[in-house]
Amino acid sequence: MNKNSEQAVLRILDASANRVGEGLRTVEEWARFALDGEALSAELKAIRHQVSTALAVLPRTSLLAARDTLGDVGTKISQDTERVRDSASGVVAAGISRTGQSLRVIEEYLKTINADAAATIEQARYRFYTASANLELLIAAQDRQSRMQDARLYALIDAGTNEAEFQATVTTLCESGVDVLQLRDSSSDDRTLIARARIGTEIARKCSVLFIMNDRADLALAADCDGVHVGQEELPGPVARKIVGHDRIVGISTHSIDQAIQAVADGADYIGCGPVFPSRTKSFDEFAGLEYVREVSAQIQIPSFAIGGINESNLDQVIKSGCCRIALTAALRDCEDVTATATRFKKKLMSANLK
Ligand SMILES: Cc1ncc(COP(=O)(O)OP(=O)(O)O)c(N)n1
Ligand SMILES: Cc1nc(C(=O)O)sc1CCOP(=O)(O)O
Ligand SMILES: [Mg+2]
Repeated sequence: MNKNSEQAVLRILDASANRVGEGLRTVEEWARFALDGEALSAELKAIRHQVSTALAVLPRTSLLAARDTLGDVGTKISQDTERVRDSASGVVAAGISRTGQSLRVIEEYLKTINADAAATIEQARYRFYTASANLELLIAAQDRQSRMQDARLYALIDAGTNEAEFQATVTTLCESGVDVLQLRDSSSDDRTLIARARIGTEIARKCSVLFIMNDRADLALAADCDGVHVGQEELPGPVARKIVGHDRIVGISTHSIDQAIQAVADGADYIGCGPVFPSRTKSFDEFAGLEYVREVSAQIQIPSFAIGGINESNLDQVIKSGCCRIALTAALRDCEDVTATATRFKKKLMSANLK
């Protein structure tokens, strides 16, 4: 290699080493301070040290001598996308991307100087891919949990008569302030259910609405839904959890305070509490009623959704019983104007001074 090329390689390595350090730190700080991810931040720190050790084969003085920040034409090139980050997870995503790219750049140019050091960087790069994937999964899991915590309005929908109708239903509900959607349909075949679950999840995700699959943990996982809802006669909570994992949500139906306490012990992320009133969607012989809603509001800490025959005329009674989260089918399915109705429900639930 001639002198000019050698200088250029050192300049690239110097700039990329700085970028990797900055990128790894950006990602590591989020793992440490936002996620309290002890193992993950330790792994990111270890990767940072592995990279520094590999780069120690380059004399620091020659890297510094090659540095010419003022003469770097790249410092004046800044994309609009680099100037604005719409969220902290956008910062992390940018840090992940910058780190991966810079590790690859170092690996390639280092091959011209020291093949062993380049091989160490390659190992660090693969290690980083695994760590950053785990980090992104942890971020997604925490985001689901916090959205479930903030959720007020939960709508149960069926698969519709065709895909276009289902898409339109999901889109309207997502745009009307519904926080969680559940695909609940016992008459459709598995192929229809999985196709609808995939479409529903995709639309809901774009609107930051959670999409839950009723009864079927296998389909929830296969369709990448946010979670699954199981009843007292279906998969036990821990089994549903085993299938969908800790990154997704598990909801459990409860009809008594003992069942609610058990659901919490079984690791439910939220519970359904009902039936509160007679329902047009499902028939019941017994009703847990408002008394049960009161018990849950007083004793259960995880998000609890009152369900069963709730409509605009009886919503106040639910709120007065201490509950600001409801799950509905008929009140949104059979109304004249879904957007107006959902908006009214949501407004009332949000203005209830309850947690
Ligand atoms: C939010 C929510 N709560 C309760 C139920 C009812 O579940 P389950 O008792 O399993 O009855 P089916 O829905 O399976 O008929 C629910 N689906 N969602
Ligand atoms: C599916 C379901 N489960 C209930 C329970 O109490 O566990 S009540 C119910 C029906 C919910 O629909 P609607 O709002 O039309 O009554
Ligand atoms: Mg069920």
